[in-house]
Amino acid sequence: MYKILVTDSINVQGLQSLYEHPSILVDKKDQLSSAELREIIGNYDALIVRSQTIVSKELIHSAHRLQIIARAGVGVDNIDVEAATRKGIIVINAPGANTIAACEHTLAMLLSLARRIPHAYQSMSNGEWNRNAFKGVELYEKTLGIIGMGKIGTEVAKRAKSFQMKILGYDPYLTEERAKKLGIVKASINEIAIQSDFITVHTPLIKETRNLVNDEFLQKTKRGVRIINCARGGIIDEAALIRAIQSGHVAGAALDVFTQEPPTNLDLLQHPNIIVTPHLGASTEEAQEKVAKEVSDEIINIFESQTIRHAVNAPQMSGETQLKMKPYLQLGEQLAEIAIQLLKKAPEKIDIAYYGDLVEEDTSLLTRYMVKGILSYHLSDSVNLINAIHLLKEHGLSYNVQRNATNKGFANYMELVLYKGDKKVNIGATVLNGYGARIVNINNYRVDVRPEQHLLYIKHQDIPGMIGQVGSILGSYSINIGTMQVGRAAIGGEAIMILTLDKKIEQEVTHALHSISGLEDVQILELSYEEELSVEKALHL
Ligand SMILES: NC(=O)c1ccc[n+]([C@@H]2O[C@H](COP(=O)([O-])OP(=O)(O)OC[C@H]3O[C@@H](n4cnc5c(N)ncnc54)[C@H](O)[C@@H]3O)[C@@H](O)[C@H]2O)c1
Ligand SMILES: O=C(O)CC[C@@H](O)C(=O)O
Repeated sequence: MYKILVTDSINVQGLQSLYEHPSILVDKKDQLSSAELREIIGNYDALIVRSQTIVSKELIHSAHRLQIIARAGVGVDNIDVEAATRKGIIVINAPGANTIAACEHTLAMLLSLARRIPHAYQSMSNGEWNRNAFKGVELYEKTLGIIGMGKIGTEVAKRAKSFQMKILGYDPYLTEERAKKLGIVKASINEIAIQSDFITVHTPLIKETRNLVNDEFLQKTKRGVRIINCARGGIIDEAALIRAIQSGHVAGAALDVFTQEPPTNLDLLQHPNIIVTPHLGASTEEAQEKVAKEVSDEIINIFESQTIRHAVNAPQMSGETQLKMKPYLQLGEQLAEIAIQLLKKAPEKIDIAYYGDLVEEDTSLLTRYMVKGILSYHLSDSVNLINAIHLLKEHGLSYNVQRNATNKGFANYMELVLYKGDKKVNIGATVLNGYGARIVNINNYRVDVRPEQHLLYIKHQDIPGMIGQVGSILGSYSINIGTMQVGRAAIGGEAIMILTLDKKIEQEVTHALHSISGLEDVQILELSYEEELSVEKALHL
């Protein structure tokens, strides 16, 4: 039975698929203090939060069986994603499910700011009838600057165009072509500051966007500009904004989000030219049901080992790419397992190279498989596909990936080279059309080995009788040989033997093999092996 803890106010309708699932138990607990949450989190396999619960490093530390942290919404800034990644916990969100809600809220703020609707309402509810005090401005033929042309920024642009506004968009990923298609002007952040009558921000809160709208930016803006933030508190420097409004340079601001929530800064909350809402961007019935449903379905998918669609800390791949990459993934991990078992020590340097058809593909997940294969030799179960890259960095290691369109004699080819001091291990593999995965190169010896769970690697002198002696010793221990491959550099020189065996062999067998004259090295190679690897499971723990 999987146990899921739901904190914050999450739409119950949207959680229905979890409630109805026979193997899932849902506990809904609102208003838990962080100490209470820390005390119980160890009992749960998944946690669903909105933006109120702070999923801190300390909480994650106590989350001994947690596999998934789900954010019923977009921004994950209330979750310590790095700590989760390090622990191998999948962090998922629901991107897109509240885009329309946040976009419509931005337009409501835009219109409210232009026509001073909240002020007029407040005045009338105080019993006044003051038709002169609330003269507004029109949107028609005004310039709207949008910083962040992602999902919400794009929807805002489409709707603002219907007011016949001129739209300037700034986003590092906005191309001329997309801007043209949307009927907007691709602009720099400076051009947005200088030319806009209204400015709205729709970026995530990250290092680059913290205080993006600051004193320096505001000084460049037109006198009378109006500013909206329905994205994240902290993108606008609140103190700089208050200064610019108090000086009369900025005519008004509409804020749904704040540096600290709930905000306490009265200069901000009570200024007549600032309108505020309590982080309501996503608060529509439709969006709340959609975000809850989206993360619920995703959790079920993950528990049932199906595709992860929205993991914040795992590579995203289309279904088509997943299907194409499926045959390579287990091979990548096995390649790494062979390499690290032959190296025996933690590598100092890791080189990965992809050749032929693989150059065309998204190999990020395959690389993760290799890194996991390398690390699991020393870190065993504590490494998974979520934390593999993170753990590698934590151990002060990195990897180089080269992509080479030449085919190395195979339509697709992957190579892993591990270095430690003056020792180097080099393994190459391919997926043969119709025949499946093959290890085809071990330390520059050409071989043709179908990777199976139990392998034996032998380095020896190329002398007569070697194969027979190895076979009879294994036979004396009742070990059946599945396949045997021999590769040699030159007749009578050094050679290697790779055997696939039907069962795990014990160290005493290798001691017996060492008695053969001319045998230089014996190494048991244990590989992870699944009859039918599921890519979906790939991203699972
Ligand atoms: N108020 C709410 O309740 C509410 C609801 C939903 C989303 N949000 C917030 O709205 C924001 C946008 O959400 P989204 O779904 O559109 O995200 P998104 O990921 O689709 O778009 C964000 C865009 O910001 C761009 N960007 C990143 N750094 C930038 C920079 N330095 N300058 C300019 N652009 C930059 C990215 O390239 C991306 O296109 C997020 O912060 C999200 O958390 C708030
Ligand atoms: O849960 C909420 O209402 C906040 C939603 C919003 O800020 C988000 O990032 O999705």
